[in-house]
Amino acid sequence: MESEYDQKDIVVIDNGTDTIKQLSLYCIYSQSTTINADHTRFQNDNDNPNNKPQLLFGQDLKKVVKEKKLNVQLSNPIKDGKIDNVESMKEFWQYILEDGLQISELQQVNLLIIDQVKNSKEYKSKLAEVFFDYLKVQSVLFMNSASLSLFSTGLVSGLSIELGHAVNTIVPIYQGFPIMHALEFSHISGAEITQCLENDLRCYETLIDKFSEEEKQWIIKDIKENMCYIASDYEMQMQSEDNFTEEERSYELPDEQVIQITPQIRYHCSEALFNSAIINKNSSSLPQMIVNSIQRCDKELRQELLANMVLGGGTSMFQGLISRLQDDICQIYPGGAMRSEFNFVADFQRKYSAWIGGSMLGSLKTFQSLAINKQEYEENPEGKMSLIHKRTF
Ligand SMILES: Nc1ncnc2c1ncn2[C@@H]1O[C@H](COP(=O)(O)OP(=O)(O)OP(=O)(O)O)[C@@H](O)[C@H]1O
Repeated sequence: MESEYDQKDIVVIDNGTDTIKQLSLYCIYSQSTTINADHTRFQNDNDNPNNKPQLLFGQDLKKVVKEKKLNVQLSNPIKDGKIDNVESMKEFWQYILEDGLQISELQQVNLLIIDQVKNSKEYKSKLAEVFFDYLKVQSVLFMNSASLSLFSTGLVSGLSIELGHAVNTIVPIYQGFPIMHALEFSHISGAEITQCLENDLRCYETLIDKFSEEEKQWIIKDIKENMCYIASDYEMQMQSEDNFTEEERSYELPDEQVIQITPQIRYHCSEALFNSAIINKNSSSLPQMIVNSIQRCDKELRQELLANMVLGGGTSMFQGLISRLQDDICQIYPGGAMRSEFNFVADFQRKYSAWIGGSMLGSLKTFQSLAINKQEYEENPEGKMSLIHKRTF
């Protein structure tokens, strides 16, 4: 039984707001790829007799955008980590499996779907319908991203701190299971930081605005990801002289014009994680959310959580994040806390932590016992919802 299962295709898909990560573990051609979620567009083709919108993804979409030959309209089916347009998403998954991963027999596919910890069972059962009834895959396992992020580092208990594009999620995990009453959640994440940087770069608008909206967004994200840091002392560093070298402070635009990234630009946008007033929002700071989450757990568990705080997601890649979190948590932790009591686990591949954890789980025999297979899903039409309730993690 176990060896038979090893022959089949297991595909791990992490549906992120910014990036969709997909990995085929046992396909003949083993592949892993990421696709920008916002690269999903409807095409109104005048040569199409019915003028029926057609969906384009990935390379096909890039080609159309590059050639600028068609009337294309941006559509992102994932909002705030949740699919809100199942119709376009189901064709997207089909594209991922058939075109991206080159799988011809979808009936052979076993899916591991990485999901936000707070998405409802009703939502998951809507997705299950698409996987079983439309794509007709063999089995599906829904697994929450927080537990998988932790699992990617070899831990099953600890505090999962996932900082993504649209959402930040902080949740304690005990023996693989999220402690839901201690969940902390915020939308001050990668997208808000990019937006803030875009405003900060207004001083260069004549140089940047000549690019298309697509290129502009790429440039701003590139500056954010490569030149913006988290300040250790924000007030002081915002006032400080620019001690960066000419090379460190210069950013070359695609047309070879150069703009200067001053300390005021470099440190400002990422400070939103620590002070939401920077972007005119009213939300708890990231260190406060971490402390709140730990404090909502049993006293006996708190020490273990503090010693195993696992960072994951793209926004956790900011330079300076860990030492700033350590400083701020020391200051606000009730009753005081020593820096040595905290330990952050920050793998260099943490941008893909949930996806890596999913791939690890998919490689284990355990996957088979946890996944819902098509036969049991179809056996009892009345009990589909309760099956999903029992078997999502
Ligand atoms: N080196 C970096 N420094 C700062 N931010 C980064 C870095 N690399 C990626 N990011 C940001 O991380 C975000 C994408 O992260 P991730 O892929 O974890 O999000 P997602 O899974 O698509 O979204 P979500 O989990 O919110 O639905 C983007 O905003 C991206 O700009």
